[in-house]
Amino acid sequence: WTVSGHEGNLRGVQRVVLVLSGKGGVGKSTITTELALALQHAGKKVGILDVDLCGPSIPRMLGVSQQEVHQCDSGWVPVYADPQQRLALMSIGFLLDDPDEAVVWRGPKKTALIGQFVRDVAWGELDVLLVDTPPGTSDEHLAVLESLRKHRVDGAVLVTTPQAVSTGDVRREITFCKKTGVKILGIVENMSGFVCPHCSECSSVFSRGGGEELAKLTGSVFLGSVPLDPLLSASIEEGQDFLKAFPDSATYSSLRAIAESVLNRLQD
Ligand SMILES: Nc1ncnc2c1ncn2[C@@H]1O[C@H](COP(=O)(O)OP(=O)(O)OP(=O)(O)O)[C@@H](O)[C@H]1O
Ligand code: SF4
Repeated sequence: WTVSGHEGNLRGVQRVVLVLSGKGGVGKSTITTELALALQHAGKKVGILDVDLCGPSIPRMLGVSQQEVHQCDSGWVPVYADPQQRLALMSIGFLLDDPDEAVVWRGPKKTALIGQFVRDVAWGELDVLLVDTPPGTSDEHLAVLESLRKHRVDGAVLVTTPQAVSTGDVRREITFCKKTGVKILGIVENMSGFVCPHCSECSSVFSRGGGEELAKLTGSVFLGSVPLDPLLSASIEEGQDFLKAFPDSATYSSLRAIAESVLNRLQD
């Protein structure tokens, strides 16, 4: 694309938070989406920058995948997921003609594109900008960091599942943050137990508590756990706001508590 945004596009953004995961499929994009909604429900103005080149799923999760992005003098105008314009989204998925296109790009092309993309969005005023990164720690992460650093990166939220904790993927993520000087806001354990769709009871399918243990071991903060909840996956599939639809669920309470902890950590 041809837009060249202004370096000042992030000036009105109070806090920038990266969402990282050691490997794919642990629910990083789901947690990013729900965290953004929970922050919005808590009265914050939130943005999501979806730089997951090979699987930009957030437009679908927020039910806005059919929307088109427009340009203004200072860059791309984000898409708003709500009529009050308190949840803004910019996804690399909006700019790719073919979603499979990016898979075959070489590293330097991806890096250049991400750098430009990060600078090119006219966010306006935001309390928090969440950046959904690809899984792992790649050149793309360094490109994101480099482009954001001119502004500031306030921290990272690490998403893991109980099984992934034992594979060492999260530890690599922790090392990445330490090496690049990004503050770890904390660890979220996703798919921690299964909520029965019939009786709402939460049972442990895999071992639980690994995220908390890992947080202790690495001196990180444990932000909370989110169960595997069929109502959450259905909401995500349909692009519905889970928090609005199920305010009495245990998953709702977990997500709101995690958002609260993230806000507290951002004030530390
Ligand atoms: N807590 C949860 N309860 C129910 N379903 C979930 C939960 N977390 C994630 N899922 C489902 O798991 C699938 C994978 O989630 P998601 O796309 O968020 O993973 P990801 O880590 O972002 O993957 P990738 O980085 O590879 O794109 C989705 O279908 C999502 O709906
Ligand atoms: S979790 Fe147990 S009690 Fe609940 S519906 Fe399933 S089998 Fe029945």
